[in-house]
Amino acid sequence: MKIYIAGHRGMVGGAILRQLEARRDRGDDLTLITRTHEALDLTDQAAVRVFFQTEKPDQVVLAAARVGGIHANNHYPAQFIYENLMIECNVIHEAYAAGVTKLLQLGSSCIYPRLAVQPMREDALLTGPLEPTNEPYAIAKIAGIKLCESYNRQYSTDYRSVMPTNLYGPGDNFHPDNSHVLPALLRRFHEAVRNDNEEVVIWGTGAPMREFLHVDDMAAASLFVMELPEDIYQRETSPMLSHINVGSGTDVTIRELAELVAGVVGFKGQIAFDTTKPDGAPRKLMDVSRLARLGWKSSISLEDGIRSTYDWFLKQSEQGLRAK
Ligand SMILES: NC(=O)C1=CN([C@@H]2O[C@H](COP(=O)(O)OP(=O)(O)OC[C@H]3O[C@@H](n4cnc5c(N)ncnc54)[C@H](OP(=O)(O)O)[C@@H]3O)[C@@H](O)[C@H]2O)C=CC1
Ligand SMILES: C[C@H]1O[C@H](OP(=O)(O)OP(=O)(O)OC[C@H]2O[C@@H](n3cnc4c(=O)[nH]c(N)nc43)[C@H](O)[C@@H]2O)[C@@H](O)[C@@H](O)C1=O
Repeated sequence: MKIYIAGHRGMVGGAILRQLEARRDRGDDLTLITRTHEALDLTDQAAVRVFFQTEKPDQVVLAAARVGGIHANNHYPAQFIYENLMIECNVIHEAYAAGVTKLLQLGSSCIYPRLAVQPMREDALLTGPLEPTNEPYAIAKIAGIKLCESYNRQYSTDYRSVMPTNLYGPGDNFHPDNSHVLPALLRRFHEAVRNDNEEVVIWGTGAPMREFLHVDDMAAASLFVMELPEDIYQRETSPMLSHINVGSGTDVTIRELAELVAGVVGFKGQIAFDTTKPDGAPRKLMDVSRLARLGWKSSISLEDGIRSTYDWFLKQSEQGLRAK
């Protein structure tokens, strides 16, 4: 079985690759294909066509995307919508043209309306206005779901979509401005302790709620969904509502998250809130009962996950491999 993992150097792609390599090393008949962004720009249709016609993988995991937190989404909307649409169109179409039988693509919890009933069920999709801070990215992700569904309907492909909640873990992006909240706070509290600062400023009011899932859980859920027999997958989905939410099923306020991260890092100072920064969606807890009925639940708790991610971050810093 030849599997192409697009985005293998990213946080999720890396976790999926590690789990597939472990299976291969245990004797599974797996050939794993990867390409760096530099070697294959997935927004380049001609290059993607040549790649698929040459490699002809059996299956594809699409974990490559332009990804970022609320600040990045709010400041680079053209790149978020253009690059993600192009990546999805090129990979999904060229996979079909090369005869790829099965594909799994990763969407996002931000596809749901800003004020969707919580927890958000898969059928809340397209029932209301999106969160403005990430609407371009959300539109691209919704298009990804509809691309898979349309190719399945017209060409009888088996292309599946999972919708991750906010993810974190080794390989995350820790950029001070463009990262997501959890890695951003890990880095900020770490630097505050190292510099003996007495205050750490958090963006927004601290009132929004977020659900978090460790990337190793996400990778396991991705492979679980990908390997479901088609009749089982179709039992819980329908041709035009085919995506599956993936989350931990619990959420915390940003203030509670900050207090949790401060505790793990050992920060004893004050936490302040910069309300000139956007809060984004007030809450986006996903209903994960569809995936639970199929037989998968998360296993890494938020506190354990933050601790292990911080350990990884410290090792990277000690080796001078500043986490990106
Ligand atoms: N992180 C999160 O909280 C969440 C992530 N997701 C989704 O999960 C998936 C993976 O996200 P995550 O691992 O966090 O993101 P990362 O940014 O860590 O990884 C994305 C990968 O895609 C690659 N990439 C980006 N653009 C291109 C391109 N044009 N051509 C080739 N490769 C490209 C990047 O390479 P390089 O860095 O070299 O440019 C990187 O390796 C994405 O679809 C994302 O939307 C969904 C919900 C939450
Ligand atoms: C996964 C999801 O991620 C994005 O949505 P988001 O969850 O709103 O993104 P976020 O993690 O950046 O913020 C979560 C909350 O946290 C607050 N917050 C506090 N202090 C920091 C801070 O220092 N950095 C960041 N980034 N946020 C902070 C921030 O103000 C907000 O209230 C989508 O763009 C899209 O990419 C997507 O799909």
